[in-house]
Amino acid sequence: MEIANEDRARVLVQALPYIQKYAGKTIVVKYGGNAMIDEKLKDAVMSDIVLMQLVGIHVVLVHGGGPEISAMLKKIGKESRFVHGMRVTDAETVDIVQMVLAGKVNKALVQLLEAHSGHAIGLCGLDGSMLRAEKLVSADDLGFVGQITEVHPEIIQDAENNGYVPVISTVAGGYDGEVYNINADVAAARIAACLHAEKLILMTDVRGLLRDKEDERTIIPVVQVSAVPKLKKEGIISGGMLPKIDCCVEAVRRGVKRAHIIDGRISHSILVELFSDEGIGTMFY
Ligand SMILES: Nc1ncnc2c1ncn2[C@@H]1O[C@H](COP(=O)(O)OP(=O)(O)O)[C@@H](O)[C@H]1O
Ligand SMILES: CC(=O)N[C@@H](CCC(=O)OP(=O)(O)O)C(=O)O
Repeated sequence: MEIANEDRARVLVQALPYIQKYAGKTIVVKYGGNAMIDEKLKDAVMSDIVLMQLVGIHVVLVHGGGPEISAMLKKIGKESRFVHGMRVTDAETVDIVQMVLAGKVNKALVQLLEAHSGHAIGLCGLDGSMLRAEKLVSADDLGFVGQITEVHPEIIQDAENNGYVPVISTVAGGYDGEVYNINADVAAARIAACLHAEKLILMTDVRGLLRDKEDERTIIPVVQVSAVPKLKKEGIISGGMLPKIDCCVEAVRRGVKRAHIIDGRISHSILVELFSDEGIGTMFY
């Protein structure tokens, strides 16, 4: 399809006030879901991140990798089990989690960002003691699943001050010398709060928060965090969406200006959210 010159110009003109608004601000992106598996979508996300960096945004990329961990566990004959969206993590599993997230997925993302002419550095929660955790206590014993107790952002800021996009995988160090597995949405929310981020963007595989989860047309575009308990009571938020919403609420309550759940299946969804009047997905304030 041929794009008229005036349409090209309109998109750029529309982006200008947003570029001015976000330059110098911190935006934390949690990258996961389909956007991490599909090669075309992956390329689109990487170029979005590079563009954000180029226009002066302090972008921090926190990544997931649940499907890759499950695939590796399957290779060694281990089935994955989740309780309320958290992987039950025994000693062997936490080794695999660290290998897959901090070794394979993290380095592949850094390589891709560099290939897109960005500057990226791979970090995990152990580097510079960025994430400290203790065992998450819950009704079911989840093993080495951690609850973040401290975030030390200095290593993230050092990376940024030296011109690198920090790419972060979510394993954390315990006070007992163990490594803990942290859900990536949860870690992204805590990192965003600690950095006083302008925005937290969680990418997922649905359009956003839906009034009817079977019907993508029923998207709720804006949610005030104080309205979330009512939405939960009404049963509108359930399943995998529950921890995601809790992360958005926690981030906003801890001072992040806006949290967004956006559709990672849509190419360049980050750019549409940031730089257009339309926005995309569900915004929490
Ligand atoms: N109100 C809702 N709106 C959207 N999705 C919902 C809602 N309630 C439950 N869900 C479920 O939450 C899922 C998203 O969570 P999850 O699969 O854990 O995401 P991710 O793998 O990206 O972390 C959706 O696929 C959907 O099945
Ligand atoms: C405790 C816990 O469940 N940790 C996650 C960490 C990775 C993650 O969160 O990846 P996604 O964002 O792709 O789901 C896991 O082991 O799968």
